[in-house]
Amino acid sequence: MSSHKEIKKITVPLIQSWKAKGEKIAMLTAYDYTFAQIFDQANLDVILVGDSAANVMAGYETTLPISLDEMIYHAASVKRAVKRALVVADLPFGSYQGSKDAAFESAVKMMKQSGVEALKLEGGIEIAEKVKMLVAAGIPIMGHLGLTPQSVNQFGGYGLRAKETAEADKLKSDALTLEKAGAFAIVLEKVPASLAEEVSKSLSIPTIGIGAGNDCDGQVLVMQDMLGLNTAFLPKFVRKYSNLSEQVTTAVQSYSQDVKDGNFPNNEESY
Ligand SMILES: Nc1nc(=O)c2c([nH]1)NC[C@@H]1CN(c3ccc(C(=O)N[C@@H](CCC(=O)O)C(=O)O)cc3)CN21
Ligand SMILES: CC(C)C(=O)C(=O)O
Ligand SMILES: [Mg+2]
Repeated sequence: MSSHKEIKKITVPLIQSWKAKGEKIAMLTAYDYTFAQIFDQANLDVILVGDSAANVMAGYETTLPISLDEMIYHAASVKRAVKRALVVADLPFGSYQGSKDAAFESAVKMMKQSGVEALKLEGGIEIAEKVKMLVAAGIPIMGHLGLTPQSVNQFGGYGLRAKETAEADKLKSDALTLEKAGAFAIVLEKVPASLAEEVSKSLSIPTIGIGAGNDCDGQVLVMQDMLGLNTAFLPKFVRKYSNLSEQVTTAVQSYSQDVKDGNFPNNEESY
């Protein structure tokens, strides 16, 4: 018996078992070793290496430009830090929408080179056969419906999705199709709370909401948004749990001032 504290690894079947018990799934994004280690030690359930890295790490306007290799770099960095949380990575735009073979190659490359435990793909019926194939290959797949940012050019913006009956009906059928294809969970992004509640009740797999109300089986936010690191992005679904941009500003200003005043380093900080 080890004298070290046992770590209960969060697995795909474990988080799936929580739905029946009403235990919610807490998910945040992370993109690097340092933050992933802190989140893991804070007992967060699931870390998503999101393609929002394109926005918050690389400064692109949309998620479209980030490459599979760039996503693998972020995912591998996160995975090296994590002992407990389930680590899921987004497959980026263009790496799976083409042929089944392309989707397989991208998914296997991400799994082999990053070590993450599951992948997230955007879309419904359009990708159902690929989801089936990847699940058959042993790769747990998380779905993503509603506001799917890789389709922003088709949507014409980041507005609320599925407010009309036709799109709501398609989303409900997409959710059931993904469940049938073997997806282990589905992210619902920026859709009416009543629709997310109905979908959540219709599925046996958990839903994870972002801007999708309080009746999903879990919630996800982008870390920069909830930590108050991102001053530009404040849609109403974000709750700010910290003000890190202000704290970082104060720290950097104090450091600069100390250097300019000759107050850093002092004798104890010197050899
Ligand atoms: N920092 C960050 N947070 C996110 O939640 C996020 C990303 N980046 N990048 C990838 C996607 C894009 N997402 C988005 C983007 C915009 C809105 C949004 O509500 N934008 C406007 C309203 C746009 C409109 O109504 O047309 C807003 O109110 O800020 C929501 C989710 C969610 N994801
Ligand atoms: C917002 C979440 C769900 C995401 O897909 C991302 O961060 O890329
Ligand atoms: Mg994403």
